Amino acid sequence: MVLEHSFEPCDFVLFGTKGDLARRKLLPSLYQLEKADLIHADTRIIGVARQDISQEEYVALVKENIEKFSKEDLCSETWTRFSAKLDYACVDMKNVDSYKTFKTRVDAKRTMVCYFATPPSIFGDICRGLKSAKIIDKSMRVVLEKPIGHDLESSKVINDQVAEFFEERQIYRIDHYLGKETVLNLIALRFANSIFATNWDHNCIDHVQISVAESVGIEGRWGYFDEAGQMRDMVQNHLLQILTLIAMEPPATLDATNIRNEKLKVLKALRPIDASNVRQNTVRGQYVEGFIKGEEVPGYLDEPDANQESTTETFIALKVELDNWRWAGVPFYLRTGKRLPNKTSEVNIFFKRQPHNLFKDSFTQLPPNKLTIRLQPDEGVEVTVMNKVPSLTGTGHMDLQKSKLNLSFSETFKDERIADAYEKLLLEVMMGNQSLFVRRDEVEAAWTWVDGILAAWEQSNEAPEPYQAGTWGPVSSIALLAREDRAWFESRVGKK
Ligand SMILES: NC(=O)C1=CN([C@@H]2O[C@H](COP(=O)(O)OP(=O)(O)OC[C@H]3O[C@@H](n4cnc5c(N)ncnc54)[C@H](OP(=O)(O)O)[C@@H]3O)[C@@H](O)[C@H]2O)C=CC1
Ligand SMILES: O=C1O[C@H](COP(=O)(O)O)[C@@H](O)[C@H](O)[C@H]1O
Repeated sequence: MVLEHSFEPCDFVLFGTKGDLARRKLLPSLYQLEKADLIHADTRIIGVARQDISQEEYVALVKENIEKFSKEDLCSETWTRFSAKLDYACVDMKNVDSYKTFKTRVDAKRTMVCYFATPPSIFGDICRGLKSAKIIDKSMRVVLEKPIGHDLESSKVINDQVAEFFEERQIYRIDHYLGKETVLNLIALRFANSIFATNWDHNCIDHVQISVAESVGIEGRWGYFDEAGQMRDMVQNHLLQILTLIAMEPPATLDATNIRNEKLKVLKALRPIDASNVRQNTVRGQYVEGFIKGEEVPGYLDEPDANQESTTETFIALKVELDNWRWAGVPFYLRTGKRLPNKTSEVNIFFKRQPHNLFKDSFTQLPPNKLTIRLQPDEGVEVTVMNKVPSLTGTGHMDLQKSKLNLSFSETFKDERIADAYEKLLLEVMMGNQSLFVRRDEVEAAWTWVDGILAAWEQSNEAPEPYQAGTWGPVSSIALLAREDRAWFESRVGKK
């Protein structure tokens, strides 16, 4: 593996080390990086939480998490190296005095990377604490978790709080979808292949579908999720980031500024959805009890801690339009939900039909070519083409068949391990490369558009439509496309 950015030792400080995200994702990802020999021998990982536990207790806790959440068995050699890097500091993150003792745990001579795996409401407290203990310097980097705020206004408050202490070049806003191999491959697919580069606009593309389906419900996170809903939890960040990578113009180079500038232009071109067009362009759903892979699951309002009155959406379908030259008249249909039949994320790009059908004997209407980008699982790229069925007949009559050119990542890259998104992003932060992180103006442009929809929903005062768990959402989502003579492509229905 070639590492372009600096690979220097750092003090990696994990605020909220005992939380769900740190335990399930961040610590196992750091361990995997160690296994791949991608953490500098002198780097230290300092977990921070409120509980007063000993160093030994912390190391034992990390080991337990890695054993529980890593996909592979613990490797004793890796663990010996990794555990030697671990340290723990008990800090009451809201209390500035608490940071004085913390200062003695970090080494001022090394780059400090602070990961805020805490609720955003305490990002400002952490910054103030670090400042009061005189720990902040120009080389420091901070990583902020999503969601940044609840709307544009609150995102500005959070960003302002952090900006008081850190420059934008020091701030790494995580959207873990940007660390997914297949999401990154969108850049390679588009800009390294002339067949796509030259056919990627309103002249050739009829419409685009982005589906991010999950079979899980809200996994014991009712309190958080009910405040957020699927719009803030998934669309404002992950789906819009995927959309920007599909729709952006070629950046001049792959550096952070050029990529982010192009993504921002897409976000600014999103046609507003407001009270005047919200009914035509959006569908909201909430799951009721049903079956996922044959197993009965409760409805959203029957989940533990649920408030029976909740009108939070767990499903969204949207028709999105971009007001720019490339995409004029090309709808992007976005769909995401909890408790759908399976976990599948994919992008389907439907090309325009041929202008004239020479094969009426075989197909009254020639199906369009389709490019499917399977983001997860079974990562890969697939092109649907029309092919002649082999036979003795000449041009008098040709039987055609829809066929697939299929690139499966697991078959093509047999010897490569597909790293978890967080592994990639943590490595990028440690190397100081901001390309895969979201800039403040992107977050704000995304919120500006999302806020319009949220306000229109609030104004309409309509409850989300119920859908049975284990189905593809409310029927209105089918109608969203059907009224334009289109249909969702459900390629992987029933796949485990
Ligand atoms: N969990 C997930 O899958 C995802 C989470 N996120 C985001 O990551 C962040 C962390 O989420 P998650 O791990 O689920 O949250 P948890 O509630 O599980 O953990 C939060 C951590 O923050 C600390 N903390 C919370 N409140 C305070 C406080 N007032 N003072 C000091 N410490 C505090 C807790 O410390 P202590 O242990 O001492 O109580 C805990 O370690 C959130 O912003 C969330 O939105 C984003 C994507 C996915
Ligand atoms: O950020 C989030 O993402 C997960 C889905 O991530 P994935 O990598 O498993 O596709 C989602 O379940 C969660 O609600 C949301 O906060």
